[in-house]
Amino acid sequence: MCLADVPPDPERPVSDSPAAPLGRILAIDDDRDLLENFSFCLESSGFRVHTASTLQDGMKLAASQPFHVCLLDRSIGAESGMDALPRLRELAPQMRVIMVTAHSRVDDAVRAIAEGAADYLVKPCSPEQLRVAVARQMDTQRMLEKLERLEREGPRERAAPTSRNPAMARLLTLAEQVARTDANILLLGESGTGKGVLANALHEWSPRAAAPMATINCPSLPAELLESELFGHAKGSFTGATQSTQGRVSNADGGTLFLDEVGDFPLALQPKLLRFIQDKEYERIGDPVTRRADVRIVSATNRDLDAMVRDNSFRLDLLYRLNVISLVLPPLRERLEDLEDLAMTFIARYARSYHLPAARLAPSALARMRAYAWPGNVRELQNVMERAVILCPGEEIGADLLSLGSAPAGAGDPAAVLSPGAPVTLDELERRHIEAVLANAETLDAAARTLGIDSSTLYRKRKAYGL
Ligand SMILES: Nc1ncnc2c1ncn2[C@@H]1O[C@H](COP(=O)(O)OP(=O)(O)OP(=O)(O)O)[C@@H](O)[C@H]1O
Repeated sequence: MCLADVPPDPERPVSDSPAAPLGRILAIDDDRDLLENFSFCLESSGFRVHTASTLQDGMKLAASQPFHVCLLDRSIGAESGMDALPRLRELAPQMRVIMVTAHSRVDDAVRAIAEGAADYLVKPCSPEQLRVAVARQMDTQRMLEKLERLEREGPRERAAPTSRNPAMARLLTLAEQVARTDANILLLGESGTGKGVLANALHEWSPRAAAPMATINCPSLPAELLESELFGHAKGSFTGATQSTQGRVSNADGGTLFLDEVGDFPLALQPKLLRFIQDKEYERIGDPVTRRADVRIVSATNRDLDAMVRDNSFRLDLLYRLNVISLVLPPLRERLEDLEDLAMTFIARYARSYHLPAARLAPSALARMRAYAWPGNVRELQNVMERAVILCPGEEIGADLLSLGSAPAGAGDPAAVLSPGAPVTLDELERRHIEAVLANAETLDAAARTLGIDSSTLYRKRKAYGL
């Protein structure tokens, strides 16, 4: 049976209904019956299909919404789909175009591929041929997105977190349960407790796992760049905008957007984020076209958002939208049952990456670790283990190799470490100075001002030093 013979189903649910479709498809063809049949066939396989019966409408849709795959008729009325291909590719470079034609001419196929089509489908085609062609492009599309994401974000913790601590284990069970819904989730907890790791796990556990996850570290970007990073910009919309960009919300369509350190999200930009969360609509900078993207928002912060609402630096309506479910990660000192497993994970990881033997932890080292408060939480443990692996001369990591808390070996008085000429590296001096300023400052902004650096630089340095 070919697609033209498939009867449209009057009981079929209206398109646009599934929350997280397998992929978004745009079909452009002047044959309305064929469009109906394409939609029926693909929507019953879990795709969301938008159709256009003129080239102009198709272009408008491609410019305003992200699609994974486009089925483009070779001739649409008097217009040529083939001639429109380069413009369509320019409008939506990430979209994979399958050229559909009634003529099985090899030279047409060659031209379509040369113009940037990803594949070629000859009408009449069977539902199976259509599904296979679309599924193949979806696979390629996902793989490219994944590669791009890995390149952009670098390596990150991928294993799902587990815990021997009853409170943390309960939290992970709850997280797995809410991951299956589309509710926005706010992760709270001290710095380094694993909010980023849990955000990744929430995405992986969700029905959106096949789609991308995009991460924005809110304080790492100046306010002006944050808007462009989130929503994209048009070419020429500001100095230096030599290319148009589609922004992370579009990259994450169908998936998850992780707003890390959301407490640092600029107040001036909060209404735009709120509107996007409520209506799923946004505009790129310098481009009036209203676009849509379907993302689930996970955000994280170690700041007291209620206090920020009280002093008017965070919007209450935005907090309500982000905080449909909140999960509070306990500090490491309250889940010491996990200390040994985490330490062994890090030892194995760094032994692998430095090509060193994976040493055991001496009982004395473990006892010392259990007696320590871990103010930097899992991140601090990770840094301590990395150093211990590098310095370990034998098969066992002793307590002497643990650089816990204050001064490095040989330097007793913290003030001495900070004084010019002390026998420490510049990095160590900087780390300790930032640590001391942070301990005395009321806010991160105040600390940044004291240090004479901007908050995004302070954010990067805190991450790098595990503070
Ligand atoms: N369960 C875990 N297993 C392995 N590594 C972990 C785990 N939890 C946290 N880590 C590691 O600890 C470090 C800190 O974790 P993460 O960045 O997720 O914390 P965070 O709470 O988001 O910190 P911040 O608030 O500073 O952004 C990361 O390098 C992460 O890989």
